[in-house]
Amino acid sequence: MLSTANPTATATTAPATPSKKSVPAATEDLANVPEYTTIPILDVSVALDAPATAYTEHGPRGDALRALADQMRAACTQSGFFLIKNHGVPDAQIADMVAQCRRLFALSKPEKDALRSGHNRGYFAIGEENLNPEVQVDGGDFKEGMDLGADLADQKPGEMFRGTTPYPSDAQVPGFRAACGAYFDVMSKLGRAVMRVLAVAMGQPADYFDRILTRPMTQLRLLRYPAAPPGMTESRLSCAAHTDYGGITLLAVDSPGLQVLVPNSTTGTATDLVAHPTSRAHAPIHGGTWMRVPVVPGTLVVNIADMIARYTNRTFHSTLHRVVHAGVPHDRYSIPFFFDMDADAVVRVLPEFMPGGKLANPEVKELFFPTPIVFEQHLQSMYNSTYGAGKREVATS
Ligand SMILES: O=C(O)CCC(=O)C(=O)O
Ligand SMILES: [Fe+2]
Repeated sequence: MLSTANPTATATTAPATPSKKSVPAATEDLANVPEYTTIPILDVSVALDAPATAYTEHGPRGDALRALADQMRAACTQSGFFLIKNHGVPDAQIADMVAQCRRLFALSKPEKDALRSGHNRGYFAIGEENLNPEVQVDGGDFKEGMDLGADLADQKPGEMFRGTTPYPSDAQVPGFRAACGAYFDVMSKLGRAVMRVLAVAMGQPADYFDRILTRPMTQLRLLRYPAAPPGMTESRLSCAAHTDYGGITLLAVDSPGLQVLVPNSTTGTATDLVAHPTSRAHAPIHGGTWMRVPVVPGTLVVNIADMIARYTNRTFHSTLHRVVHAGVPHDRYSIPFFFDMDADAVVRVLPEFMPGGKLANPEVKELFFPTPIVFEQHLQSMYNSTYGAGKREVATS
């Protein structure tokens, strides 16, 4: 279902709802940080079916696409987090995926354990992933999950990160595999569309990413945060502070809980940050303020990840985020879709974002990433640190 709403891209902000408190009082009150009421909301309808050539065309569509790219650049330099509306994914399809999550996680422990793969696909239990191991020292994230990858028929021998996904049978979770497959397809298409806008926001041709999206490292993740978890402190959170690793994340949530470290523009210091070294390397330069992301019906949350921060030398933020699902008597479900580049993509700072470059943040004087990185190196090092070395092998089949 494509949206027929306003064909011109417009950015609005989320409706203001008063925050309960303006300052986090104590570590046990981490849930009550201010609400991020100014999170940009981008109408992406014009981009859904636009070919790369449309971004340079004269006329209303070209103008709307370029305006959308400008809004995305503003959002990426503000916090790296924004909401998208008129994104073409039907509300009913998202609701059905949440229902699939409920049924999946309601399986018995032995049934869920049978969905483990020994690599980075399949089921993982509460506490097995720790997204901030140096800070979150009282156990791993208070969530369980299931990772699903594309079923690639052309898997190359020895290729990393692409193991087969173990699925529950249709008798166990009716329609699960078909629903996930359909969701995967629709989110992949949306991911490509958003990456085109992002390329233009980065001052590049709209098809700039095409050459590193030949076998993108897409991963669909289903998450359940149990009801009434223990009191939250930074040493034990629902999902610890982290950045995402690749290109963009398209996130559907059923309820609040997500918080982002909105960068301070010119004050504060990086020492405010509570994160492990790799995340710190992408963290806001002047520190930040934790804020709750509002749940706005009909929108998806989008955030940009570490490789985009690298291309832009941290002018675009790969922002620290976390989940605090506390004091709530019901489960929380969320469905991130990680739309990442090819494993062998080489990522280096673009000339426009070198210190002093025409799109660079003028406050940034340092070249943070002097050497290029191959995306899979980064992915492997993040998996090693967040699952504990050896606990989750890379996939080769
Ligand atoms: O559950 C959420 O809202 C966010 C999850 C997340 O950040 C992640 O899985 O990377
Ligand atoms: Fe994340």
